[in-house]
Amino acid sequence: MTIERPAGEEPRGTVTEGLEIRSLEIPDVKVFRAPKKSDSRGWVMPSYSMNGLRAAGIDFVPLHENHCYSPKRGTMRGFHYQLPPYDQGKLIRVTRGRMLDVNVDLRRSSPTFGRYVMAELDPDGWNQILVPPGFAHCYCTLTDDCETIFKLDREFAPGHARGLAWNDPDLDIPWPIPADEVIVLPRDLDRPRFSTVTEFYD
Ligand SMILES: Cc1cn([C@H]2C[C@H](O)[C@@H](COP(=O)(O)OP(=O)(O)O[C@H]3O[C@H](C)C(=O)[C@H](O)[C@H]3O)O2)c(=O)[nH]c1=O
Repeated sequence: MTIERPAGEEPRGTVTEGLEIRSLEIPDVKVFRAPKKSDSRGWVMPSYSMNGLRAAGIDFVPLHENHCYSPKRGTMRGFHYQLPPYDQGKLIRVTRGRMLDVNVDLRRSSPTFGRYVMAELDPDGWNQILVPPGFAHCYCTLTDDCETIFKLDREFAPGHARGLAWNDPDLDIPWPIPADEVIVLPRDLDRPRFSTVTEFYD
């Protein structure tokens, strides 16, 4: 969906000018692409605007941001989620390399409880994925030298952090990297399967 606004209705350069928003199969998860404002020197991309997203009906106000670097293709980070009151909405984009981002719906009341959505993020597409609280998040890098930027609307709370097995056979996520080539911390190798998880949302 592109929001067209008459000239002058908004301050120049807000992210809603030319913002493209697409809902994934789980509609609460959005992928959007902010426009690049090009000129002879290069371009500027208004990558985040609270009011710009609000104008598009999305209320996401980050409290902090992480910049993550993974030197090797096949680096698996997740699945991770935080329990309330530190359940996090996440706005994720890639500034170098490419990765596959997967989110599993852990909201008991959701019609898509237990289902997942995937999106490939890379700088060429300049797409971002916006995941509301209630999901377990994981991504796998598809290239060497992958850098991701996460905006989060709740603080990091290790005591409330939980995990889910990235290779859960019931989820059967089609990761494009062979399991024996995946680079993953031992901590993320011992995560519970979805069928044995007891701590969900709502
Ligand atoms: C997330 C986070 C981490 N850290 C520190 C804690 C550790 O010393 C180090 C690595 O943390 P962690 O192992 O949690 O990072 P990942 O395995 O990449 O997990 C992260 O990426 C997956 C895909 C997620 O969805 C979470 O956002 C996040 O857990 O950074 C902080 O200081 N602040 C933070 O907000």
